[in-house]
Amino acid sequence: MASDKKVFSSDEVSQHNKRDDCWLIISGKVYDVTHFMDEHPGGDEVFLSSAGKDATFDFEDVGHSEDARELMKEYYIGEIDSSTVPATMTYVAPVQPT
Ligand code: HEM
Repeated sequence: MASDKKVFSSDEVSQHNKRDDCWLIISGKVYDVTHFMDEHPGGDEVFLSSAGKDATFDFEDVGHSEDARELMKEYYIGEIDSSTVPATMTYVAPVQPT
């Protein structure tokens, strides 16, 4: 159902952070990896520690193969609404006293 794209808020994704209900965000896309947990060559722990969160950095850091990138399409469930992602990583320089 490619035309029927779902958009999830960051809050909604963060609720799916359990072994039997595990979603991840990778490059703005949401994946339900609940049923891939036991098969992931990188183990289930990495999924659980990134569950409900943005795992883009960790996913890229591992240098996943083309096969892995093909495989992840099976677990794609929708897009993340970027306006709901907290900008916690944005560094804001402190205002200097004049
Ligand atoms: C839907 C998302 C994902 C899929 C389909 C996936 C799939 C795979 C596959 C097929 C491999 C075997 C090596 C390769 O082909 O590159 C692999 C390895 C690995 N993955 Fe993932 N992965 C996903 C997400 C993640 C995330 C989010 C993390 C980290 C938080 C992670 C950590 C690892 C690690 C550490 C390995 C290396 C295992 C080793 O070589 O000992 N993966 N993954």
